[in-house]
Amino acid sequence: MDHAADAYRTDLMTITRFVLNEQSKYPESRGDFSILLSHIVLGCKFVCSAVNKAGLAKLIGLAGETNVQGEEQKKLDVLSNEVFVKALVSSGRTCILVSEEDEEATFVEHSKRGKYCVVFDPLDGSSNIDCGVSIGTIFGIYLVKDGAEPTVGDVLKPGKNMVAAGYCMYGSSCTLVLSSGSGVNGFTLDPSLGEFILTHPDIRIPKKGKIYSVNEGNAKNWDEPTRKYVERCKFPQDGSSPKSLRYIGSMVADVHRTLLYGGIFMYPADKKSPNGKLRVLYEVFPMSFLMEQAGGQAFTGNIRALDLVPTKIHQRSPVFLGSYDDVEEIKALYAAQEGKA
Ligand SMILES: O=P(O)(O)OC[C@H]1O[C@](O)(COP(=O)(O)O)[C@@H](O)[C@@H]1O
Ligand SMILES: [Mg+2]
Ligand SMILES: [Mg+2]
Repeated sequence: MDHAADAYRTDLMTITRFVLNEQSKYPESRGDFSILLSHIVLGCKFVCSAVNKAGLAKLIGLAGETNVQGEEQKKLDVLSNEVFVKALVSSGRTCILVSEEDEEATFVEHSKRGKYCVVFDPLDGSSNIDCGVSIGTIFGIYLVKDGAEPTVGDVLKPGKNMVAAGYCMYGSSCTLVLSSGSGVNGFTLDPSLGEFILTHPDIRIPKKGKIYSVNEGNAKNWDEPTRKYVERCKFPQDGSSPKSLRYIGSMVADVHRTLLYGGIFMYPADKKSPNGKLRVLYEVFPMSFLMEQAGGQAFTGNIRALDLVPTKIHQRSPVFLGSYDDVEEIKALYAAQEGKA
């Protein structure tokens, strides 16, 4: 199909057109959210092109710095972070930025300030960069009350307070998945047009799935409910077929597959990492927001993930997210352990 010809097809739903349609439902809107999103989209396009030519452009390997998590930063971690910080500040719609790669929150200077806080993981799946396996960018958006002086307290809020969340996966195709609180939609980048086109309208995750996704290398340190659940996935007692194991090691890619195919993605706590590995603000919350909007759910091993109230910007939390019925099963095992059943 010749996409160039498609450019003249008036019904082509680009992400810009989609967002402006959404905006038109709110006559009082000044378009701030649409402008912010257009800058996030620009950042994703830029990072997508850098990822595609990483090997050619010597963007493979370490940057020589260590981030606040104690992780050695990859060149693409640093570049993606710079791209998104610049794009978000230049939107003129943000006041606080929290990035996985920056120790402190960034307060945007007054003259360029807006009313949104953006929490983001500029490049997720860093361990997969150098081998060309799917990686991504994750973001969440909070709104600061009009006229209020923004403080870090404006992002240390439950995930359910976010007004939007999304991720962009840099894989065999570049896919941006987004929710602003009324369902989840997926857009694929058409490289010939340079436009994200609506390809996955109103994504609904299957109620139950056939896939479980977890790093089994940590199994010996897991707690009882996690061990029992994974055992059940492999050796079901109810006559159903065993689930298949799929684990890419990039949260964006593992969650994208889970959203489309169903099943469960887990990064549980274990003896070595009592709070798991994934960060609440820019990994757990955005993905949990999308999961719930698509009809799934997200659980920490204790509470609904979006009810969590973080106290630190780089706080970690265990997470179990995916198909409603699959997460219900692990919730029951934790409740049983709590003696609540
Ligand atoms: O190698 P592990 O312990 O399974 O961890 C993989 C997880 O770590 C991450 O790579 C952490 O994210 P970053 O790459 O953004 O630091 C997730 O994408 C992924 O789900
Ligand atoms: Mg990450
Ligand atoms: Mg990262």
